[in-house]
Amino acid sequence: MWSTRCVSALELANGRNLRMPCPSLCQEGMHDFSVSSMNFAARFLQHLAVVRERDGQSMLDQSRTEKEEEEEEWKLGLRSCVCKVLNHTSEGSGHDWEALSTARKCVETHGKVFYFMTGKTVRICITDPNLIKAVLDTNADSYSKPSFIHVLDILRTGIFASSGDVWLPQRQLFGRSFTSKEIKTEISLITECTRAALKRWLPEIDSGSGELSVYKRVSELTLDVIKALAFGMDPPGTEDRTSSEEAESFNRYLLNCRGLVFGRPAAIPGYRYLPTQLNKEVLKDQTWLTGVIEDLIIARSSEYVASSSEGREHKDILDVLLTTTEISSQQLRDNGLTFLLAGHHTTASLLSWTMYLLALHPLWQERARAEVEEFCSDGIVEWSTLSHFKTLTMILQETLRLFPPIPLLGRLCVKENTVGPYVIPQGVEIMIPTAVIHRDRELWGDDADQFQPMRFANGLGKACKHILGYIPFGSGPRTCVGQNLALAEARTVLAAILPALSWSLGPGYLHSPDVSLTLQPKFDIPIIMKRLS
Ligand code: HEM
Repeated sequence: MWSTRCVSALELANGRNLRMPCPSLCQEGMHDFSVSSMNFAARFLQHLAVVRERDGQSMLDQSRTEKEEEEEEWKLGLRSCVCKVLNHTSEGSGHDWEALSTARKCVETHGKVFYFMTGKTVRICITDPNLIKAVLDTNADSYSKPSFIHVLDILRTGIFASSGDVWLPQRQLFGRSFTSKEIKTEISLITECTRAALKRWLPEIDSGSGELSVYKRVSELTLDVIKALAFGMDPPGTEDRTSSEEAESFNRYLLNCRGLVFGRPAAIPGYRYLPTQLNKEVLKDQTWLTGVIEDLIIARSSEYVASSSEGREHKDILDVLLTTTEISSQQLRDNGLTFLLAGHHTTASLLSWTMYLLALHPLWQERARAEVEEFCSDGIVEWSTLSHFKTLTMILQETLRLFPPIPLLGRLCVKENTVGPYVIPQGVEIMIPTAVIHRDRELWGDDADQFQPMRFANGLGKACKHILGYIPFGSGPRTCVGQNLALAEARTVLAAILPALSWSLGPGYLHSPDVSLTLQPKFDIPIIMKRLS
């Protein structure tokens, strides 16, 4: 069993040595772990092995002592920062959830910088905004994406999961997509997809209790939107098939991959290559989703043969992918899946949690509806209308704070560098728990856990004490390329829904935010909808 106790006093002394209390069973106090010659993690593990052998404990077969039991508890606690979910009702929870509470407890107990281990990987958790700036921004060249992202095989060489020289040309290629000019032309497509979705939802709303599983329905909608915007597909009509199969497959795939990274299989070397049920399911979804993107690519390629792409008025992501010579065919496919996934899963999370919060806060729901009706009385949302939606924008910003769709950012240190007082050795992973930082009372005040959209009334700068205390879209060179689209889409979708429906939380709701790549409601969000028009 590997030791995984958190240690608060992470001291990196004299530039080259990592000095800290030994988290193993040895009671010898502080140790120096030289990082000059060897990978830090390997060195660290070597030390653990020596200590255990000396104490007569084989690394493979140990009878667990009370202390080890305690350490195992910690391990579970730390895993839960990432993936464990205990269900409890929303009553009295103040929007908090178990995994978040555990992560916050770690920070309270061990400080804003502490380390832990998952299997052989040493991970340093950082919640100090000044240090976050160094990792994500100032020293960005010294970091790549973390090892766990590579379990998402379908994204492997694409812009989200790649690093360094593979990533840079892709960033230059896609950095020009989703500018205001481009999004302007896309608002009507988003409205069209939302209206079709509303029509599909109505029979469900009209029957029985009027309950709708919001996360499921919104995920289908955001997939329809990204397929229309980035891949040129027609918005689905009322009777058409929806994107539910793709949405379910993506969801299952991400949850299964999470199991491979943070679940028990993570501790078994070579687990990925065993013919287990989990691996088979991952492979099945991977193959099926790859088929989806390949069909889209083939359909567009045949359009190119029929007519030149030059004549196309608006170049979408698929055009960019197919007309560039700078990327390989695997990158073409991986980026197709990256945009399909990143373009819908995150926005579905944002919209679902926004609808949840508006269900809990009917006065804010009313204010948002009144604003939409004031600036959009004819029901037509345009790019110019969006800037009038001040209340809606504050509500979305507050939702992104309380329920950041990507609640954990990770980096792998590829070059030793200095972050504040610490020297970070190569090979160590950095974890930045956005959800914890967004609720830090030192940064946000005593009401950090409360839904208070007014905190954003005077802009982001005034809402938080540190600009890096609010990072729903990340920061630095790897910041989200789709953030303008995401915010425009969320406002447009809500502007179409608010005048048509009012809603409250269904009685069966279980508060269960669950982290895969994104933060999603494990048991969906049952919402009771009432028609307004
Ligand atoms: C509410 C919605 C969204 C949120 C909260 C969000 C959040 C993020 C975050 C935090 C990152 C940085 C990850 C890191 O630093 O490790 C990121 C990157 C990225 N996002 Fe988003 N995102 C959203 C919507 C979108 C949309 C709509 C698209 C595309 C249509 C998109 C495409 C991407 C891509 C391609 C990257 C990788 C950029 C790079 O590494 O250079 N995202 N997103």
